[in-house]
Amino acid sequence: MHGVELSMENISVAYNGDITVLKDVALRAKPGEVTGIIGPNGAGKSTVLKTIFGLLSTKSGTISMGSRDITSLKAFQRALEGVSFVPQNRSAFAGLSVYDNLLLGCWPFRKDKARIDRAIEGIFERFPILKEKRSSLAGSMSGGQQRFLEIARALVTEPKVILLDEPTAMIAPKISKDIYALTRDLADQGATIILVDQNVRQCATISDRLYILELGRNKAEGSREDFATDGQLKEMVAEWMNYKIDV
Ligand SMILES: Nc1ncnc2c1ncn2[C@@H]1O[C@H](COP(=O)(O)OP(=O)(O)OP(=O)(O)O)[C@@H](O)[C@H]1O
Repeated sequence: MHGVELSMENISVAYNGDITVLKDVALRAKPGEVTGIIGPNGAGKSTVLKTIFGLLSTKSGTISMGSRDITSLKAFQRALEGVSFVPQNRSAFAGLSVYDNLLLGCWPFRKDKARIDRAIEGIFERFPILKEKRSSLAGSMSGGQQRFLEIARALVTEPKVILLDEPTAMIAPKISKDIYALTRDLADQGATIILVDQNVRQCATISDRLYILELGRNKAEGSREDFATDGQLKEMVAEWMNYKIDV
């Protein structure tokens, strides 16, 4: 996987034109790294991911992939450029087979049959359970298996930047462990991962760099080591999450 740096500068976003939820947010996510975003409920974490994917328009600011400005691209164009998004809520189509769910992920290159075959074969190699269940309805699988299908569907485009919104919410701890391992693995293979997570402990454990958002603004940022050693950063997280980060 070949990641690319994803950056946001001075990003402001408003819902319905006037309810401002992001104010001058800046973020930089590097290839080969997991960049974690944490913060209280309503801080704007999901909004950041939706904005990067092009689902919300910006009032100001710039979003770039490497040196390329993608701010004005639509979501499907960003998908073609190599951005993938796994939303927080369940998004597998329960009434479609595993194979058809994966096929939907190939929509941006739907006319390229050879690429579709190659992409889905690659997914089946990585996720044998999906190969086994290729003809089963997604809705017949467990919640954990459906989550893997959702992540797999986001991987068919061979993305450079992968946006994960609370991938382990409502998922059993054993499966959550596998999802975090997959997340780390994708970064180690070179992808740029941006992970939003309520589970501060897990997020801090697998992220190389962490951003804290509060009320739609950047509150703090630093490497995992910074958060483990800087008294002020440690306290900030411990204060509202009752958790101290150790490396
Ligand atoms: N469609 C919408 N219309 C109006 N306001 C919205 C909409 N979606 C979210 N908001 C508001 O935007 C703010 C940021 O929401 P967002 O979901 O990005 O936060 P979050 O940090 O991801 O929180 P959570 O952890 O609860 O998911 C909140 O105040 C929320 O109420």
